[in-house]
Amino acid sequence: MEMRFPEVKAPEPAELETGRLLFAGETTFVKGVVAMDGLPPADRMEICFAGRSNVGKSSLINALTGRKGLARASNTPGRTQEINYFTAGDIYVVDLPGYGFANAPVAVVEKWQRLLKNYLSGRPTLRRVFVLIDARHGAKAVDEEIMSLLDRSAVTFQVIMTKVDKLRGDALEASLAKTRAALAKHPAAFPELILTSSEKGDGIPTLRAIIAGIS
Ligand SMILES: Nc1nc2c(ncn2[C@@H]2O[C@H](COP(=O)(O)OP(=O)(O)OP(=O)(O)O)[C@@H](O)[C@H]2O)c(=O)[nH]1
Ligand SMILES: [Mg+2]
Repeated sequence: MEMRFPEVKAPEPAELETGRLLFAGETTFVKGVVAMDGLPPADRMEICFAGRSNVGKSSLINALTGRKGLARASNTPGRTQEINYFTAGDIYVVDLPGYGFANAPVAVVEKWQRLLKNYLSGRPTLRRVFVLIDARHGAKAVDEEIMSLLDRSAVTFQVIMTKVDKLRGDALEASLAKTRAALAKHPAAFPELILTSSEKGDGIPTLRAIIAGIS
């Protein structure tokens, strides 16, 4: 993937190694948070994964850490209903509930969507939000809404295309072009897309290196 779509500069061997080391150590689950006052102390850098329900946030954390069952992934949209904190080395890696749709009562969904927005706009140690977009579907209105929230909050974000294994050649290029065009409107966005497949492992070493390079 990195070879065919060189918009993210291929990490140097030393950067790949730093990324590998960050996730090679013990990654542990810290806690699931259901309200802003339950967040752990903001005492270290953190990054998070946001995106529509079912886009592959939890699967990506499992791929990064090489531990299949660490973050609960599932075919049922709305699987992750709390802000889940993990440690990797000296940083927090945060798995978020999805937005968009879910198999849960409206009141419950509204509660966690509010929490999600408060978290995304008000966490001082949040250094970068990775917004995941399904390569097959491109950016939807709800993604635009979240990206605009991040613009307003001046929180830097970078888009990760997920499930690239499900698309090929032309279809993938078309989806990428559409997503790049959508990103151009967002001042808080990194212009470069990161292409990943948690299933096949594409882009995972690159993403580890990118995360390790944030400081
Ligand atoms: N083919 C393919 N399937 C994937 C990939 N990543 C995730 N999936 C599948 O997509 C489904 C949803 O994955 P999750 O990781 O649970 O998605 P999520 O974004 O955490 O979902 P919520 O917690 O409900 O918001 C699961 O069935 C995964 O197996 C990928 O790279 N390729
Ligand atoms: Mg999840």
